[in-house]
Amino acid sequence: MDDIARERANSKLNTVEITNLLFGGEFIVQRMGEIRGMITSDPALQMRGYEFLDREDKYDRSVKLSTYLLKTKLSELGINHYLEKVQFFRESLGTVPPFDFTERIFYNTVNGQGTQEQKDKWLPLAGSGKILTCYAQTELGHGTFVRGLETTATYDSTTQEFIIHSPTLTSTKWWSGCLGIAATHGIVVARLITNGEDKGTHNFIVQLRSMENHEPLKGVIIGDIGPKFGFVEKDNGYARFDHFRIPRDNLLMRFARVDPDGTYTRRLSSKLGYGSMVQLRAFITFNTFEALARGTTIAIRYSVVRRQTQNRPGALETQLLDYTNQQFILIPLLATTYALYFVARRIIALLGETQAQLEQDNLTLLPEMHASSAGLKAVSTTAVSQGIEACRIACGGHGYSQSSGFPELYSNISASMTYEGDNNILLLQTARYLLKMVNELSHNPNHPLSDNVKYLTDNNCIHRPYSLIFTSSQQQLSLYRGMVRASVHRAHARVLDGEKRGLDTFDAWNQAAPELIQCAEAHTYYVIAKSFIESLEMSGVTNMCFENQRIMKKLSDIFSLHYMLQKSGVFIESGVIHGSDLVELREVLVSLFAEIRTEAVSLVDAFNYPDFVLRSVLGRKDGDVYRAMWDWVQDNPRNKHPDGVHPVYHKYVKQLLASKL
Ligand SMILES: CCCCC/C=C\C/C=C\C/C=C\C/C=C\C/C=C/C(=O)SCCNC(=O)CCNC(=O)[C@H](O)C(C)(C)COP(=O)(O)OP(=O)(O)OC[C@H]1O[C@@H](n2cnc3c(N)ncnc32)[C@H](O)[C@@H]1OP(=O)(O)O
Ligand SMILES: Cc1cc2nc3c(=O)[nH]c(=O)nc-3n(C[C@H](O)[C@H](O)[C@H](O)COP(=O)(O)OP(=O)(O)OC[C@H]3O[C@@H](n4cnc5c(N)ncnc54)[C@H](O)[C@@H]3O)c2cc1C
Repeated sequence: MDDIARERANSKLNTVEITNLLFGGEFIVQRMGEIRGMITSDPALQMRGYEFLDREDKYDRSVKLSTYLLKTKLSELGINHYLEKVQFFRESLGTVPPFDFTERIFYNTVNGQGTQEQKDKWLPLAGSGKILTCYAQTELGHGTFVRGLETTATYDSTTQEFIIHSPTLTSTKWWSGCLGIAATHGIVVARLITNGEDKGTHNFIVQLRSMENHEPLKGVIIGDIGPKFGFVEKDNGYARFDHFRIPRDNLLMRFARVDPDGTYTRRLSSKLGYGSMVQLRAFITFNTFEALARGTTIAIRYSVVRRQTQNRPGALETQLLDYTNQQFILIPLLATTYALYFVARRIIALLGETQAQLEQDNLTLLPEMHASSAGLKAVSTTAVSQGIEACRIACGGHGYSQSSGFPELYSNISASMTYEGDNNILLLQTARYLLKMVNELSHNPNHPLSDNVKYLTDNNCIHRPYSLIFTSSQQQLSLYRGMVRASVHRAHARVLDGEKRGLDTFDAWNQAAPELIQCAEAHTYYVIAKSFIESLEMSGVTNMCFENQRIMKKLSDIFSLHYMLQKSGVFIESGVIHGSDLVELREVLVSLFAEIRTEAVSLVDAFNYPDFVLRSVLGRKDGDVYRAMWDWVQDNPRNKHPDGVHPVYHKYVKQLLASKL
């Protein structure tokens, strides 16, 4: 039996049960499998040789296939459900679709910010691909500071139109995906000016290109911003507007409207205009689960196939995963993947509750939703970007080849630390919420608190437990509560200290940024650890077999304890553990890693990525990695010159070699 088969044979887990839990049940998993069958049986959708294409050829291929899917294939196969379409689209293209995410941002923005009339008009067009869309908020000069955007939308009551204009170079829209080449329409975020008054940024639907010949409309200048760190083929673009007119009812008017005479009214909060960012941040957390699931699948499968160094005479070389250093890297990442899955479910559920409240004009959950989604987006994208890079390094030299799948996976996910809000900025938003709670409590000790910040009034968690049991979930949560509570108070004290020293509000806040970011990160890790622990009690988990439940608990322990070890300084500074406890903490982790070691392959198998989706020679399900690497390099055009001689020889090298020294 080969190594990977033996790993599976030795596993006691019921992998199918875990897959069903992760993807919403047996029926959905079966349907996912059917869709995968449809993709693999279509010769037009094969990815072979893809990595050797250049940017233009990759873009051409992805647009060609997307058009084929949208116009022919999906309807032919009866794939109408949105999530099935998304799966088919992503898995068949094998790369970032040319029209998908950003189109969805347009769709969600109209859905969240538009009136019923506007939804009736625009959603069927955007949802069917009859118009191709983008979300153009960021400008050359401003991304983070949304209130500083410069594009103007000035209302002209004589024609009942808005005039969209880019008054400066820095007001040029920049970065929007799909804007560079494909989009016919976009959400353009611009300052609304009516009756001479600037009402701040609002969302407008702007047609960018002709529906007849796709030329940019007069008054719109559009282009592609060029190759990037990742998202190689994506047409992130720029746009400038020269007094470009759009109808009045292209302002999304659910929460803010302009009447024909120019009268402006706003309902509820100005922050509702930021709704699509909040929504996407929640979904990005789920996306990070998927990305790390891919990374750990590749690295863990490879780590049982790859043997390196004969450590005992006559014995086989050791499997990489038997090295404790390899376990210290990969097993916490495996635990993090599961942790992110559970917390993503929760934040998406909270999003649903917030949206349902909003239907009743109730904004109670909005501050918590904003703070939690911002923190989770920041923590999850940073953890996963760093985690995927760690997986790549754990695969040695072969991890660096495009054939491993890591370069594309890493370069794309690393962008998520920036898009939808730079991660430091988002953590500062979470910190702002936490400090606001501390201030509220100082005025009213009975101020209502959401479950996730109840630690602020919990006096039981502030000391080290007399008898410390690291594997007790309740103790883990108590240690986290004490640590986060102390971190939040430290950040608060630092801001107050600045104010006492005569600093103005900005300087007092700015000099406290390291503490603020630290407390927001700590709070978010607490939220993730808590959600993992609480999820162990939910029916999806408690219905699983004993062994699956046992291993889920171990993964939850690893997630909580590994962060505790990494940030032990903060836990010690907060007084909830002592430096002398770290020896035991490390020992507990090492023994947990040993337990997970034997189940690691099954735990990644449960993510259910077939080879054609994973696109990694190292992560192959059958473990036949060296054969796959050999086959992959045979597709390299550089190796296809019949005489084995590359044309550069005849162009340059021949002369060099012929020249006398
Ligand atoms: C079902 C379909 C799903 C489809 C999607 C599926 C999967 C998605 C997965 C992956 C996506 C993959 C690829 C996508 C690729 C790229 C897309 C990228 C798009 C973009 O990047 S769009 C541009 C995004 N830009 C930003 O995020 C900008 C960041 N800046 C900001 O958010 C804000 O300006 C700021 C930094 C938060 C500051 O705002 P400001 O107005 O200055 O506010 P403050 O003064 O700091 O605070 C005032 C007050 O307001 C509260 N606040 C702030 N923001 C919000 C908010 N969003 N919601 C609610 N409340 C908010 C803040 O808390 C303060 O409250 P106080 O009570 O304290 O006063
Ligand atoms: C792949 C990709 C796709 C994108 N897609 C889109 C899209 O479809 N539509 C769209 O509109 N935008 C898009 N963007 C833009 C993205 O949303 C912005 O780049 C992002 O919001 C960060 O803004 P910025 O670039 O202005 O960074 P900056 O704000 O210039 O940040 C630079 C650095 O300064 C720090 N900083 C900035 N302000 C502060 C502050 N107030 N306090 C403390 N530190 C600060 C940040 O932490 C960061 O480290 C995309 C970006 C990428 C990379």
